[in-house]
Amino acid sequence: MNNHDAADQLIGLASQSPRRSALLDQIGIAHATIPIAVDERPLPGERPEDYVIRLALAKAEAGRRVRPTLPVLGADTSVIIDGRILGKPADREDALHMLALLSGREHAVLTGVALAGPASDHVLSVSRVTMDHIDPVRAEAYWASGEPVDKAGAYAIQGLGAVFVRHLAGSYSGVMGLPLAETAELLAGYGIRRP
Ligand SMILES: Cc1cn([C@H]2C[C@H](O)[C@@H](COP(=O)(O)OP(=O)(O)OP(=O)(O)O)O2)c(=O)[nH]c1=O
Repeated sequence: MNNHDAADQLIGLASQSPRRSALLDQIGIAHATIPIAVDERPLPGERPEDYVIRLALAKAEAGRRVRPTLPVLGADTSVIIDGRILGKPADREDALHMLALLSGREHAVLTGVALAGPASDHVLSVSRVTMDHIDPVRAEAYWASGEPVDKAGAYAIQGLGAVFVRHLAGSYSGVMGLPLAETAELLAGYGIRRP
């Protein structure tokens, strides 16, 4: 496969998440965002690592159908605790319940990343985050900030939610939605290198 300078090879990013686009910008990958929507319900008994990869592939392939000439990236981030998959909260109640579950404990954040092109490939990033105790009054105030609404597990490590994070082992960018070392590796496999 030829090597391309990332600056002159455009890729598609099948995502509505402004964070994923900003993270790709951070490593100098020129991209066109492709808004797609996929069914994010887990299959019965589906393992979390299979779930995030399946969704990442579904997003990348949906994007590739819209822009068939571009290699297209898709990703999915989920918070895992007690074997349960926490996606974005459905409402306030759900968010408060998620924050109570995460309070004072360690959880995993899984991000699957997929690249759909003439051939498809994928990677998995696994991080461990330990949260401080989050009392219900703080959780309520955090919900009122508006930040939890579109974040897996109802918090954002890159935002106000950082005050709850005592320890991270893994990929900060992965917790934010796009693990950059793994994504760069995936793109390099496709001949797209930067820097
Ligand atoms: C845990 C955590 C998640 N998140 C975000 C990353 C993802 O955008 C979101 C999880 O939802 P996803 O379904 O992975 O992504 P999305 O719906 O935002 O975007 P799209 O499917 O269109 O690509 O949670 C943070 O921004 N910070 C965090 O600390």
